[in-house]
Amino acid sequence: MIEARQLTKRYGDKTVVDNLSFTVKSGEVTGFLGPNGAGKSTTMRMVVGLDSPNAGSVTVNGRPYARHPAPLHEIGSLLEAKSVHPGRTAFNHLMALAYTHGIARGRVDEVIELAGLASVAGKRVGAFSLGMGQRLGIAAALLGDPAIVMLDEPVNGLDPEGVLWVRNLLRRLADEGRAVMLSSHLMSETAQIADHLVIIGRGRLLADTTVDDFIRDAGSGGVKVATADTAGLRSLLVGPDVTITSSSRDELMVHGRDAREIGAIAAAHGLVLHELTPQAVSLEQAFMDLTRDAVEYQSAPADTVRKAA
Ligand SMILES: Nc1ncnc2c1ncn2[C@@H]1O[C@H](COP(=O)(O)OP(=O)(O)OP(=O)(O)O)[C@@H](O)[C@H]1O
Repeated sequence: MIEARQLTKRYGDKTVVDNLSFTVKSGEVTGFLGPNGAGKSTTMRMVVGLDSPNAGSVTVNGRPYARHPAPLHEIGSLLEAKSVHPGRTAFNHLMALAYTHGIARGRVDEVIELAGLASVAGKRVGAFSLGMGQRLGIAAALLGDPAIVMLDEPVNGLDPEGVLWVRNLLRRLADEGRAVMLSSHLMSETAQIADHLVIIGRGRLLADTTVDDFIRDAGSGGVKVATADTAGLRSLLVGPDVTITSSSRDELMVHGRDAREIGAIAAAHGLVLHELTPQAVSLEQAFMDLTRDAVEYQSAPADTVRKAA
């Protein structure tokens, strides 16, 4: 378990992690989300003692990281996949780490196999692609068979097969009872892996919730209805909590009534519908809405007109 309490980190006069509290529980995958520059990496660095907080505290299995005599058995982390000696082979890199904790060679072979690196274990790490580097970082994180696994942007640079591999691996680690934390700035990707979400912006906690609750709270994306008589249908559907917008002559986007209700009203009045489609919720949109005011590096909108969905 990781427990952060009122964690605060300042660089100069800038507060990059601001009074942040959260818990990463055993048996769950916790997605740590935030836009670029939100403070995710800084927080993770404080978890493993690479940065020290100006205020607050963070513990790993009940103690600060530095107080664990053999920390690789407590928490395995992937923070910067490229921070590996480029002249070393993958095998030697893992062996060097293993020596520090008296971990047997057999375990090194195991994590090489687990990470799908068997065919390149004798190659120098400097020649590795970003994806292979990520796999090596994950292998290193698992070396000590830790109860907690913490990965900073683990799917970065991985191809779709690699993304699926990470997703399945993290699920399995959580199902084995480990606490898994992964950071990302992609909501939809994280929603496919995580159970629990900790969302930050400008170093502050914006949401601490479950994926299921986040999806439910994101609300319905509305219902798209096509009919030749949009004016007639519109007048039948209006109501106090109903919003109706129109993107074309024969289409309506309805919020506040579900597809079943709309179909029943249309049928009762003999109106022919050509389409009646509930719109999928855009998790990415809900995430951007939540973090909009906390985005560090705001880009000019590509499309200034936001769609009603
Ligand atoms: N050593 C440092 N000195 C000064 N400022 C820093 C330092 N490390 C990070 N920062 C600043 O702290 C803020 C948070 O950075 P951090 O890397 O933790 O964010 P992040 O959420 O991991 O972002 P990303 O998704 O882009 O990796 C940024 O504004 C960054 O410029």
